[in-house]
Amino acid sequence: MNSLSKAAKMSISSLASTYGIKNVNLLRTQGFIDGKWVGDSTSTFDVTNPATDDLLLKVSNLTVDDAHKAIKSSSDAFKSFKTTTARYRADILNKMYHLLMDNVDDLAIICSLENGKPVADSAGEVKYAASFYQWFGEEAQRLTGDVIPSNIPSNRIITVKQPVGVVGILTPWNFPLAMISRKVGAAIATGCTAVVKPASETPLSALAMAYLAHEAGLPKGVFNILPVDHATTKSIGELFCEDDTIKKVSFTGSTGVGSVLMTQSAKTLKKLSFELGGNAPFIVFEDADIDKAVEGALISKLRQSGQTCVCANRLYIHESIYDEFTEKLVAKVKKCKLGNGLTEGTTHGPLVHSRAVDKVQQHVKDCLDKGATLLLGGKVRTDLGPNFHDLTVIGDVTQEMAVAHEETFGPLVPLIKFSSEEQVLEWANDTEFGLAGYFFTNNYSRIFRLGEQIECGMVGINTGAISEAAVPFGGIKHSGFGREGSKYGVNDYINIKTMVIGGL
Ligand SMILES: NC(=O)c1ccc[n+]([C@@H]2O[C@H](COP(=O)([O-])OP(=O)(O)OC[C@H]3O[C@@H](n4cnc5c(N)ncnc54)[C@H](O)[C@@H]3O)[C@@H](O)[C@H]2O)c1
Ligand SMILES: O=CCCC(=O)O
Repeated sequence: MNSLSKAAKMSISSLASTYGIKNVNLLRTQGFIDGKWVGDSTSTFDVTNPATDDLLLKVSNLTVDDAHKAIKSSSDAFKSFKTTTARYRADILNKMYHLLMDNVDDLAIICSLENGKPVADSAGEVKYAASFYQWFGEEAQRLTGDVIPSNIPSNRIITVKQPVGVVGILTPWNFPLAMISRKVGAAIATGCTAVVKPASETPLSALAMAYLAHEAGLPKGVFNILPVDHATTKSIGELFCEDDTIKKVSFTGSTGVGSVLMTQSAKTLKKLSFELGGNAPFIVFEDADIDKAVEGALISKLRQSGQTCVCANRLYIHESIYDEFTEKLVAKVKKCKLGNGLTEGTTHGPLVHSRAVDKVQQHVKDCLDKGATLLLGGKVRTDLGPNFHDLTVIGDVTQEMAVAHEETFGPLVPLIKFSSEEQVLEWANDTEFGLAGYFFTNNYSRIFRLGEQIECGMVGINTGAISEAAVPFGGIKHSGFGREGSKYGVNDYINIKTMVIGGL
């Protein structure tokens, strides 16, 4: 085990005292392999605060060689972990739930520092992350098989659910705690072991969680964390897909990277689950409760400044209520406060990096060049920091503009008028993506009609907030496959084995 240099220890204690992080053990700058903190200060990468671009900590940049060690450790651990009882795994998951809840404030500060989101949102994320450990602790005890009647009188058919083995997990920066716990919770529940590569922007939250997993008594090798820089990321992705010891890869991120990972997995015929990009339609019908729809739009479109895979991307408003909805929405957005996530009163933080700001600007420009009307915002806000963009509302957007077809992943609210259910359904489904969709109506036949016809994995009806541990989370079309959370979330981590007993 490499111990920390004096300089690294000093940077940790200075960060903790600057931001009031009480449990300094949560701040880690090394990777976690085989139950040990590994990596030294000779090869590191910078973790910065997107609100300021200030350096937070230098984190060890692990190597492909380290990844091989993590896979070996995970494979060794699997031999005994797969034989543990559901009760044992449930107890550990329950301890992880309580440890996350006991450390909400510190984890929220760490998350806001590296991700930029307002600290209240980060605290919400910590609780959301913890809820997956709680949920999967409960699911662990319900992995029951079947006894199936055979058509051969002397035979009996029995199925058992067995863990798939070592799992490779690749997670994004927008939910640095919850995306890991939604996957790792299911892995632990089923008796799998995991090697996790967190996003290079947000390794600190992941490392804090590894520390808590260790505290919860998770055996060595069950949960390994590999922090790596952007340049090394591709090789780790390749290794996860091409190494036969890894039996499953779970990825949350862009559709482009998902497609690369799928190609790389062809030779090993890897079990995959992908949660990818979206282009969620948000429809408000003439019979909707407009105030509730405005509230829903604010949550769904601007949660985490628009950087959520289930964020509404294009808002379709019935022509008869368009003016009222627009006026109320603009008034609500004006009350939001853009700023540093750690400043009191901030409701919306920066974007993750300058490329994300550029993407919002491209969509704003495309809308305005093609004749849309700027109703609020529209500008890059360098006065607030390097990665800020105004919360922006644009009216008179049409289906011909880029934002109707590409995910912005930022704080742009484009408003498109429609006149009939048939027309808006066609527009809503005119996309290769199918993660989330939303609509507001008080017509009960429409709820079922549209709920069934809209092409996406998850539909919010009269609500803009759909996420919780009980929800089967995932998409269709180019938004990926597999379901996370819910009673289905364990399915991708198990193999069903059939035993046919004859001669009875
Ligand atoms: N579904 C989601 O929750 C989610 C989250 C973040 C981003 N996204 C999508 O991604 C777009 C932009 O975000 P981004 O550029 O950070 O996404 P991205 O796909 O480039 O990155 C997401 C994660 O994948 C990793 N990654 C990147 N290239 C990889 C490779 N070759 N092999 C293995 N892992 C790799 C990154 O390190 C990161 O951890 C958004 O428009 C959105 O569609 C989706
Ligand atoms: O951005 C991806 C996941 C967001 C959520 O779980 O609500």
